[in-house]
Amino acid sequence: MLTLKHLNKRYADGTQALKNISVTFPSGMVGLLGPNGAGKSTLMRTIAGLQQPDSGNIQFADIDVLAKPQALLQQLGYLPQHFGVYPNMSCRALLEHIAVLKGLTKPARREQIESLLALTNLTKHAKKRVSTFSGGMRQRFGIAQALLGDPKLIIMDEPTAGLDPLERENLNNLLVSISQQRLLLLSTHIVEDIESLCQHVAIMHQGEFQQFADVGTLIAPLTQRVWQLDALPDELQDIIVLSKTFRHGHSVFRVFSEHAPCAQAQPVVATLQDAYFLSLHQAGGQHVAG
Ligand SMILES: Nc1ncnc2c1ncn2[C@@H]1O[C@H](COP(=O)(O)OP(=O)(O)OP(=O)(O)O)[C@@H](O)[C@H]1O
Repeated sequence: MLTLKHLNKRYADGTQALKNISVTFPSGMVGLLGPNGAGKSTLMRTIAGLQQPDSGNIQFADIDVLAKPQALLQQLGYLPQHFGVYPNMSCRALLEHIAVLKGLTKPARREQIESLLALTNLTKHAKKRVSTFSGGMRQRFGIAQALLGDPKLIIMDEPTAGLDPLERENLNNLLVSISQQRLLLLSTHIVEDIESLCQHVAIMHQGEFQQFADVGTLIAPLTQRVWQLDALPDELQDIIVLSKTFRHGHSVFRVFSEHAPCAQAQPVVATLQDAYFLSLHQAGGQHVAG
C-alpha cells in the first residue's frame, strides 16, 4: 500500500506540477490517466525518489520514503518514460551491471537474470547490445531491469508508447503477470489499456487528482447515459460531447446525456474513455467541441 499525503511540487519557473495530492493506492495494477502536462511523470519521479516534493509525505508499507529513500530503492522497480543504455553493453551485461548496483548477490544475480530474460522473451537476444534492440525489445528489457531484486513497488511511465499492436499486447500480458502481489503504477495515454489491465484508476488534471476509484465505480455514473451519433443535433443544451472519432471516414460522436439527444442516437456501453473525457470536461479541461 502506497500513501501520499499533501504532496506539492512547484518547478523553478513557477509551474505547480503537483497540488496537494493525497491518496492511498492498494496493491495490484493502478492506472494513471491525464492529458499532457497533467503531472503524471512528476508524480512518478517523486514517488521513485528522483526528485523531492516541496512538501508532503510518501509512505510505502512501513517505509517513510522521503526520510529513507535508500530503503525504498530496495523495494522499487522503475521504468522511466525515456531511458538511456550504455551503447556497447550486451543485454545480459547491462542486467548484470544494474543487478550489482541494486546490491544483489552473485547467485541471486545469476538466477534472477536468467529467469527475467526468459520472462521477457529476451533469452535468445541476451548477447546483443540493447542499443540495437527494436522498441518492443527495449521496453521488455526495461521491464526486466525494473524487476531485478523482486521489487514490491513498480512504476512504469508509458511503457507501451511507440510500440506496434502486437508488441503492445505482449507487453500488456507481461504487465498483468508481474502485477500479482505487488503495486504496479502505470501511466499511459492508451485509455483502453488501463480499462483492460487496471483495477483502480487515478485521473490527473493540472497537478490535481480529479478522481481515484476502481474502474467500475468510475464508469457506473455514465451507464445508459452515453449515446453514439453520426452528427450532432442543432440543440446542444443538456448534452456533453465526449469524443469525435471517425469510422471508415465518417464522423462518430459519443455524447453524455440523461436522455436520447435525438431519434438517431444509439445507446452504447459506457467505457473508461467516456468517463475520463467527462471528468476532464467537468474539470474545465479539454473536451471535443461540437
Ligand atoms: N523540469 C521542469 N521544469 C519546469 N517545468 C516542468 C519540468 N518538468 C515538468 N514541468 C512542467 O510540469 C507540468 C507537469 O509535467 P509532467 O511531465 O509531470 O506531466 P505529464 O502528465 O507526465 O505529461 P506527459 O503526458 O506529456 O508526459 C507541465 O506543465 C510541465 O511543463
